[in-house]
Amino acid sequence: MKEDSRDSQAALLELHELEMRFGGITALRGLTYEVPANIIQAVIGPNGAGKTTLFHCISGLLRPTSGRIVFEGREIDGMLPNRITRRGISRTFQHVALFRSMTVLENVMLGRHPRTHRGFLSTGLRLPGMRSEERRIRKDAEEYLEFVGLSDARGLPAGSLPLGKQKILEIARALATEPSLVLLDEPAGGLNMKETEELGELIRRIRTRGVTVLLVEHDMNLVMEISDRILVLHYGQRLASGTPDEVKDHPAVIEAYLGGE
Ligand SMILES: Nc1ncnc2c1ncn2[C@@H]1O[C@H](COP(=O)(O)OP(=O)(O)OP(=O)(O)O)[C@@H](O)[C@H]1O
Repeated sequence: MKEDSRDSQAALLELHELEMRFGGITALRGLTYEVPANIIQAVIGPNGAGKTTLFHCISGLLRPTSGRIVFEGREIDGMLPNRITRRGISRTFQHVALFRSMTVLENVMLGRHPRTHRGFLSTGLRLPGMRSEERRIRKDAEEYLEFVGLSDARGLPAGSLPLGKQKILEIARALATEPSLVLLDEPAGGLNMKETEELGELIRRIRTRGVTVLLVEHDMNLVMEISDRILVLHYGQRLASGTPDEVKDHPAVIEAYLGGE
């Protein structure tokens, strides 16, 4: 399989002194970090370390209190989520957020055109040129379903799928926006061992396609197995970072996970 040819060392995402405060709680504390293109970058840390807050800031759901987020050389902090998606960042959520009564295929088609196509799928409204546009979107969506291995379920209501497959569907929908960075928030949560293994394979194939993956995950076996780099957060700060081997033997990480808990 072809490896992407982009310079794997160029920073795709830069966090500069990122700070997020909720009243008296500081969820991110002056976080500075760079994510190179074309890697699987995990973000781990004990509960409340700031991982989801970081994802919310990067995806535009939260405006950081201070600091900067630079993506492909441009500042994106404070941009609305839709604009950030158009710039090339998409995400999944800790708790799946699908249109449960719509089909699997329709959910991915919405990812392809998040703003415009919910209306015409549900009302049947057709404007000139829409039929060929819809055909193109449908074809693209089918390719994404094939990529994630959900083609057989394309006509089923999304809500009828088992949780593991709903999580994969969310990933397909995120990929359908053609991101260069995808944020996966606890994709293995609630999955059994076999589903987790398949998820790991899928995440690797996503990277092979040239999409950088930012992964928040509590399943340490999965994180250690597939990540190129790991950032460890603790109280909103960088505690350690490096390869899985570097991080797992880091005394501060061991202390954070086992010592003070
Ligand atoms: N909307 C909010 N209002 C107030 N405090 C918040 C809010 N969101 C997060 N926090 C606080 O910010 C801190 C970081 O929370 P966050 O959810 O980002 O941690 P996390 O590392 O994702 O935790 P977990 O692993 O449990 O999901 C916590 O102390 C949390 O209580």
